[in-house]
This record gives sequence, structure tokens and C-alpha cells, in this order.
Amino acid sequence: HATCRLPKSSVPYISGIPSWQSSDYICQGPPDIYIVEPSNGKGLGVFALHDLDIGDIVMRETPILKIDPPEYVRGTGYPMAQVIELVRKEFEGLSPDVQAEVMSLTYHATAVEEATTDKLGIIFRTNAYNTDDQIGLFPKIARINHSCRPNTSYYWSKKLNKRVVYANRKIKKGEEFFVSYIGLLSSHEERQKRLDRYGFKCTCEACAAEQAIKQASNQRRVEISKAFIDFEPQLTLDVPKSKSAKRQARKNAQASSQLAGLVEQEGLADYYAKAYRIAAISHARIEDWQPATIFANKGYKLKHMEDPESPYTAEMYSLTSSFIQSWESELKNQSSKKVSK
Ligand SMILES: C[S@@+](CC[C@H](N)C(=O)[O-])C[C@H]1O[C@@H](n2cnc3c(N)ncnc32)[C@H](O)[C@@H]1O
Repeated sequence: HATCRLPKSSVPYISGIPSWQSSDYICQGPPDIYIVEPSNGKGLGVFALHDLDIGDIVMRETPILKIDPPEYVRGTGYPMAQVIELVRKEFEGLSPDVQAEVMSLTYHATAVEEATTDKLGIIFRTNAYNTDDQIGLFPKIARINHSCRPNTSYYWSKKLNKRVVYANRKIKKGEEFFVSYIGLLSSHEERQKRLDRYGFKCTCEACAAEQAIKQASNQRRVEISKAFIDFEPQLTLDVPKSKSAKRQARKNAQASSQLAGLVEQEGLADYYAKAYRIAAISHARIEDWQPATIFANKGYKLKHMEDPESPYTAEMYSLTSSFIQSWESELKNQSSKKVSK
């Protein structure tokens, strides 16, 4: 979408000879997508400079510093002392400019940590994101604030060596971009506990809603989380044989459609594809090919938008095409039965 134009004062052609030098030619390249500005009560934030569609890229960024994480300890996370040592080693190898960029990032520390812990370590804790198997600092992405119903999603592209942030719904010019720093399938109180280490009370639209709405949202999130776990053992394409297993599978298919509806109602775009996959497989198990195909195709479209080359995209592609074939033969059978009647 480059906007290329001649400088205003130039007269483009005189007798077919351009009167301007090629260096006058202005080609701005693609319009900027975001601007970093103060965000009310949240320090700096990142805002849209124009309207974005679902799937539009907001940022793609290579980590300026990354570490192989030490072993994760359940309950307490990565051992901070070891993380700091690893980060410090990488930091020493950076140019002074890049070091300054790292040190300019925001951080949150308790009074005790402020007195005892290396500031670089706390900056890393406040701003770092996982790649596939490492943890990295992405100074531009680090300016994006948190929401429990974010309008952007992200993934790590191994091929590009970049973290990619994209719009997960339509975004209007001037809106702030938000990502989620935590898993979102828990109540407001649980989420706030996990956000405490970032040092803010979340006032996103889900957390700031009035009590009754927040209560309903809490319930939906807990229900979605439970359903994801409950569905896990049933995610095979084996068609149940016994009558009772078939009856159960029909109930499950119904519940899977409700699950997809619940995730959509809660507006948790990061979980749509997972819910569609469950609904697709659950309907395939009762050989209800129309909804199975539609759900698989929805999941495929989302995965493709995120990363066309990921194994998840390939899986959803193969499910969609196999369910379409089954649906087609079902339709053919139905019409040949009609003809023979
Ligand atoms: C990764 S940084 C985000 C960018 C940061 N606002 C800045 O000025 O650089 C995380 C910090 O931003 C602030 N923050 C992020 N999301 C917020 C929110 N929803 N409400 C208030 N503060 C938030 C907190 O201070 C948090 O520790």
C-alpha cells in the first residue's frame, strides 16, 4: 500500500521530460500502523493509527535479547536468581544503544525487590515473552498493555524468528491495542492475583464491568476451562459403537456447540480455534458432517490467518477436507435413495 507521490511544488512533465529528480520522489512505504503514547493510568500504550481488519498484523519483532530458561518450578515459576544471571550475560554482549533501550522499559518491583534485586532482572520479568523454547525481550511489543478481553493475539514464528501480534477483531483508528499477559480462563479474582506481579489493578472492560455482568463472565470462563479439560479424552475420530456410547456422543456434540457459543459470547478470540476444533471432532464422531465441516473450516480459517505453515493449520485443513468428503457422500447417498424411491 505504498503511498508514492511527487513533491507538491513540482511540475511533473515538460514536453515529456520529467522536471524533477528521482530523489524528489516521495515514497512513504506502508502507512504506520501504531503509535506509542501515554495511556490513561497505564504508563505508555500502543494505539492504532488507522482501522484494522481481523488478521491484520500490528507488529512483527525479533527479540533483542533471549535466554534458555532454567527449569520451571510449579507454583513459584522460574528461579529468579538464575534468570538474572542468564539475562545479565546476554545483556553484556549488547551494544550501548540496545542496552539503553532495554533499560528504558518499564518495570514493577516490590519495595524489598527494589532494594535487593537487579533492576535488569525485574525489567525482564515485567516485559519478557516466551518463544517456543526460550524467553525473549521484544521492546516494541513490550509497550502493549494488558486486557482480559484483548483485541490482539500473538504467536511465535520460528521461521521468521519473530513474535507476531495481529488484530483478532476489527479495530478502529485511535483504539489502544491490548494483549493478554496471562491465561484468561479463570475468574476476575484469580486473574488479578496473577497480574499482581505486574503491579496494576486491571480495569479492562471485563474487569471493570458491573457486578452482575462480571459474575456472568466469571462463570462463563470457569465453565469454558472445565469443558476444555472434560473434552480432552474425547478428541478422537473413532465413531462410538455401543448404543450408550452413541447417546453420550450425541450429548457431547450438543455440548460442544454450546461451548463454541460460550467462547464467542465471552469474546475470547484466543480460544475460538480450540473450541471450533472440539466442536468439529465431536460432530464427526456422530457423523453429523455438516456442522463438523463448518466448525472445522472456521478453525482452519483462524489457524491459517495466524500462521499458514503451522502444524495446527495443517491439521485443521486435513479435518476440513476429510469432513467435506464425508458430507458430500452423505448428500449423494441421500439423493440416490430419493431417486430409487
Ligand atoms: C509490558 S509493560 C506494558 C507497557 C507499559 N505501560 C509501559 O509504559 O512501558 C507492563 C506494565 O504496564 C502497565 N500495565 C499494563 N497493562 C495495564 C493495565 N491494563 N492497567 C494498568 N497498567 C497496565 C503495568 O505497569 C505493567 O507492569
